[in-house]
Amino acid sequence: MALVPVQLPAAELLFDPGFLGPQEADALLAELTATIPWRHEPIRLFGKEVLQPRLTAWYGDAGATYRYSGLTLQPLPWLLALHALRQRLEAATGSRFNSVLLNLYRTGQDSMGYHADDEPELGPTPVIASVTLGATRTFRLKPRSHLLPPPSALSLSLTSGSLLVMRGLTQQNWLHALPKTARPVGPRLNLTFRYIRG
Ligand SMILES: O=C(O)CCC(=O)C(=O)O
Ligand SMILES: [Fe+2]
Repeated sequence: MALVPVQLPAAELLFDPGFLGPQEADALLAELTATIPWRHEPIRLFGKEVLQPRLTAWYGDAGATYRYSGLTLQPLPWLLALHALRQRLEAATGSRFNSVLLNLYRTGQDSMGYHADDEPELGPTPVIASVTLGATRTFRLKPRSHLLPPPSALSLSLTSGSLLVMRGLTQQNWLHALPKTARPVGPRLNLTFRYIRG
C-alpha cells in the first residue's frame, strides 16, 4: 500500500494502514518483544519521580543521543530487524532516520500523555515515522492553543502494520497522545523513527 495524506490544518500527516502485512507485523512483534532489553524509566511529573506507564528502548547511530523529560538516552546499536525497517521507511518517506524510540504498551493501562516531539535536537520541522505492531489503539491529536480558531481534534485508529508519518509543522501546531483504554487489549509496540541532529 502507499502513504496517503490525512487532512489536518496547519500540519502534514500521512498514513498507510498496510505498510507491513499482518504476518510480517506479527513476526516482528514477537521478535522485538522477546529480544529488546526493555527499560522501565522514571520521569519527573509535577516534581515527583514516577515510572513511565510503558516500557521503552532507544536504538540508533552512535552519537544520536536523545534528551527528554530529564533523561539522556544513549542509543543501542541497530538490530538487524530495526536497520532493515529503517531502510524501508527511508524509501517510503524519502527522509533519513538515525534513531528509533520503541514504546511497549503492555496493556490498555499503559499510555502516553499529550506532548509534541519538539526537542531542539529534532529541529523545527522533524519527520517522525511511527510504526505500530500488535493491538489497535487510538492515537489522538489536538491543536496547540495558538491555533485560532481552534481546529477540531483528530482520532486515528492505529492498527498493526500501519505507518503514520508526522512532518512539516505538525509538532509546532499540534500535540499528540496515546490515551489509556478500559477495553481489554493485548500489547502494542510502537516504533518512532527520528533524525537527531548531532
Ligand atoms: O505510541 C504512539 O503511537 C505514540 C508514541 C509517541 O508519540 C512518541 O514516542 O513520541
Ligand atoms: Fe510523540
